[in-house]
Amino acid sequence: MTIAIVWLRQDLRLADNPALYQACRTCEQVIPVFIDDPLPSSISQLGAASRVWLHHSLQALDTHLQTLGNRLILRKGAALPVLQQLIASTGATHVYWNRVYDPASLARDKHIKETLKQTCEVHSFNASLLNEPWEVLKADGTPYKVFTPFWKAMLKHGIQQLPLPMPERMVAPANLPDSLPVDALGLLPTIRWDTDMMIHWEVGEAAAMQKLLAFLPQGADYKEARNLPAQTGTARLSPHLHFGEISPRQAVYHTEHYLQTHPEADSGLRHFVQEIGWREFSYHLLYHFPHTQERALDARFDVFPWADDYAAVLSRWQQGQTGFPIIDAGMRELWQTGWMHNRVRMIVASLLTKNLLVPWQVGEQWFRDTLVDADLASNVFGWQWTAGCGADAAPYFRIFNPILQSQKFDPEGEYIRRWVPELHARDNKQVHLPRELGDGLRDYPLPVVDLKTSRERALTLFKRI
Ligand SMILES: Cc1cc2nc3c(=O)[nH]c(=O)nc-3n(C[C@H](O)[C@H](O)[C@H](O)COP(=O)(O)OP(=O)(O)OC[C@H]3O[C@@H](n4cnc5c(N)ncnc54)[C@H](O)[C@@H]3O)c2cc1C
Repeated sequence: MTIAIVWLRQDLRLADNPALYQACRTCEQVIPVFIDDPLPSSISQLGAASRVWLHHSLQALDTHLQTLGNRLILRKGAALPVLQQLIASTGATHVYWNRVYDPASLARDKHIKETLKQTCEVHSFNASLLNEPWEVLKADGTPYKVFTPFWKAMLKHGIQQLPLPMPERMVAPANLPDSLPVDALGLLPTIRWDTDMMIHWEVGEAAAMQKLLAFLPQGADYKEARNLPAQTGTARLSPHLHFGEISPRQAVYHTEHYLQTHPEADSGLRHFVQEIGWREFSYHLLYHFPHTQERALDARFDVFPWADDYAAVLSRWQQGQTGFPIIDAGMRELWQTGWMHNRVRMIVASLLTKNLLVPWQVGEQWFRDTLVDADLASNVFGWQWTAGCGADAAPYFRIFNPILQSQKFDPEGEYIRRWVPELHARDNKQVHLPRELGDGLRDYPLPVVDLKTSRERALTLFKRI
């Protein structure tokens, strides 16, 4: 009798899941397992919003598995002893998993593979990237640090593959091992702020695919619409991609399929695929430069004189009380929905790191705790890019002006009014502007910083490094 354990992590789906697919093809019985492993400094250290997402995603996966006569086994603890215990109690002959790429998990998984190989067959696969981070390198064998040549090389290497179907059979052993109830993982907060946040989301594999298919018909406008935070101009797939409810391979495949009958959407949807390329790039960078998880890629920033007395301004930024309408709209959107529009992510990150000189790691940590799509590779990359200390980074003199950005990308103030109701009555010109002393608008704060002087101070400091 061959029995496979499929160890699921960031691949919470049944379709296009190579580990699950191969397990079902090779073995007579299959046991899908998720382990809540508190591995330090790894992607397992989820922030509060992501933990909520994970709770619902595990539930959705279990329901899906039950319709196929199987179920998800949940365990808590260090992965190796949990897997060893499961192998011993079930007589499993094979263990399958899809790779995750943060440095701590990679090291753990290497050790687990070497250990388990002594007693059973172990196989790992790529399920969350278009190409492995080590597959696309420069001609001299070194990793890319600039996106455009990286993406050209990716396209040359090939990004289109046929996604795998859902396994046809997934026979569970007669005596499935015990599972913890999902509540026992303690992923939901004790004070239930999550219910309001989750009104904005449908979680799980079916919802992810529906969202992709609903987005494609509006893809022709993506290039312009993706910059307008008041519109639903992007796919909002990031949490689904992060937890592997859908794979980038599926996203690219369905996009290409759609383009065959809708060539007019070519330019918009190629741009969308390229954005998925930025996700690949961030994984490429984290894999080849693992220290960037904590330190800037540009070593000169190790000695940058960041502010150290920033608690008060940080708190105003976190609460969406900076007095800059577009920033406050973004920070409140984040708090209420667990997501923020990409354009606004760049604007709020620029204010924090450049005008307020708060270290990028502090902003990255806040995003990690509050985003449902918090992703170590993409988050670190986004913060270092905006702070000017990462790969292909925004040059030091690019300091986003939140008023000009707001006027350009939210011209009617629709996004601002949605999230900052106290500015509702302002006209389309005034809605972008900070409150001025004596203007009578008591329930909206004065600006947290003077844009002109803080910009000059940042430019002076950045020029010196
Ligand atoms: C400071 C900062 C922090 C960020 N933190 C994260 C994070 O923790 N997790 C995360 O998934 N993205 C992060 N991003 C990237 C980007 O903002 C989100 O991926 C995007 O807003 C998700 O919305 P969407 O799915 O509608 O994107 P779409 O525009 O529909 O793009 C499709 C997919 O492409 C990928 N993508 C798009 N833009 C980027 C990008 N700039 N970098 C990497 N991947 C991208 C995402 O997986 C996204 O779901 C960050 C950006 C910045 C500036």
